[in-house]
Amino acid sequence: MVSPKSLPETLRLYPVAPLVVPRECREDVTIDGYCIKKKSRVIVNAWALGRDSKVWSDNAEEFCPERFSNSNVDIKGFDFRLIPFGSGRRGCPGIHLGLTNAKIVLAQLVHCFNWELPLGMSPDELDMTEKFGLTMPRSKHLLAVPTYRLADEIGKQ
Ligand code: HEM
Repeated sequence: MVSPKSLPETLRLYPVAPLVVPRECREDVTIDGYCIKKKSRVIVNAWALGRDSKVWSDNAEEFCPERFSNSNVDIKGFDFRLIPFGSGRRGCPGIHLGLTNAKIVLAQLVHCFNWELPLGMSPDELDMTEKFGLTMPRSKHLLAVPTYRLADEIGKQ
């Protein structure tokens, strides 16, 4: 079942860019006891933030869209617990185009086709391991079998 909360939950567990663009520190600063020198490069790990059990509780590794019900955490860079589009002046300028595209493509795929996993495989058996890099694709391709469902609808008319 696709719920409106599936999108933030997907981007929490599988941010497209696991590490946001490095930032350079403009002055010496101490944060949480860590001294960061002027000119140091800081890399923020959005993937690790999304799986921190101190933030997301003990079920941080589970896909659970309901965690965003009654929550004001958003994905637009205003809440540092979830930053799949980065944050601040160098945050992603393509956020709205990216989100709109993702929704349109998913909606078309679900609207036009019925989807099944091959050989009676159950969704629990899917290997969701990621491959790390600049972006974070699945390490194994998703194999799913589409059948065109609109043909049935047209036939009924
Ligand atoms: C779901 C889709 C997308 C995701 C998850 C995404 C994610 C990101 C992230 C994490 C950053 C780094 C932000 C930071 O360091 O604070 C970024 C930067 C950027 N993104 Fe996206 N992006 C997406 C779509 C797009 C699209 C559609 C465009 C353009 C049409 C775009 C253009 C850019 C540009 C130009 C930057 C660099 C901004 C800068 O350094 O000032 N992105 N994006």
